[in-house]
Amino acid sequence: MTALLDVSGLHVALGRGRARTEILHGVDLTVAPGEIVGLIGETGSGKTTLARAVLGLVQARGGTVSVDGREVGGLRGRALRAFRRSGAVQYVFQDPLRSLDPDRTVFDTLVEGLVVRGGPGRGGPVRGASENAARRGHTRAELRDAAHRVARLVSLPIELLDKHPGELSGGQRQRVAIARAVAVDPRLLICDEPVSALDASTRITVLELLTRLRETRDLGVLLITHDLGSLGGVADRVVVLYHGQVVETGTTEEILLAPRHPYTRLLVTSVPSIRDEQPPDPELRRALREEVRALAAPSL
Ligand SMILES: Nc1ncnc2c1ncn2[C@@H]1O[C@H](COP(=O)(O)OP(=O)(O)OP(=O)(O)O)[C@@H](O)[C@H]1O
Repeated sequence: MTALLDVSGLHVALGRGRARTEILHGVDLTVAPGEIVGLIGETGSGKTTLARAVLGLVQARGGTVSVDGREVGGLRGRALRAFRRSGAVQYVFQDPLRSLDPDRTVFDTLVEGLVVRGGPGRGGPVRGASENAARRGHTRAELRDAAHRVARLVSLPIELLDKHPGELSGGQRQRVAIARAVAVDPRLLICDEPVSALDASTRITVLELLTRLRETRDLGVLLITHDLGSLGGVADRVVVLYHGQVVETGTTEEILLAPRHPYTRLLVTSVPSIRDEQPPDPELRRALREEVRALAAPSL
């Protein structure tokens, strides 16, 4: 299957002058349409930097990033803005409270992508964000229909459309963030720790929502997490990033049941659902930690 996201030999360096450091050392990664790929790695391993490179927010020093067959790594200026405005790649943050505008209603948040992109509407009496939308060719009725459609898609009660983010629960806010992202009909969704701030049952419903969206919309999803356990039953494949390098990749089953790299093996010993009733063997964990510690950071 043709990759929707194709990252090949990606090198990214950040910082200025002598403090400039290479963060990603030749990363390869693909996501196919309708596929959920888990990207796992410890803090500082470069997961967010990779996501930012896909969005064109940081420049690559080498390698390529293409979305839907189009090279985006080299886009600049107007071409980059047009790519961002197209909404082909959407980003869902860990903390929806920080990514949602506290002064905007859920309704205005859900239609903001349509407002930015404009449309073929017929004009009509509108207010708030939708006034801008009318100027860009959407009627209020069109926006209301769009907001209702996308709210239904993420099982968000319609009564919540008039509320502000501060009046919602964490799970409801994350649904709003996902709904806002899918409202512009993206091809690829990058979710950066989307459930780490949520309780266990809300986590499951948000992860089920992602699974449903990829099935109904053929959406590709890159799911960034520290928590290997949350990928079981959700991700088709897992890519393990360690010190800016992909050290292991495989189906989720392969990674959970037969991890090869010491860092992946250490992660697997921390997943409660796949170990038996016994607590993890402390000797095994200590040995794996030593092995991981002994791995020098990759040479630059
Ligand atoms: N603007 C920047 N300038 C210099 N170094 C940076 C910059 N942004 C990030 N880094 C460094 O790049 C490395 C990777 O950061 P990144 O945020 O990609 O990691 P991460 O895997 O997403 O971590 P976490 O799981 O904690 O979010 C870190 O060592 C970080 O300090």
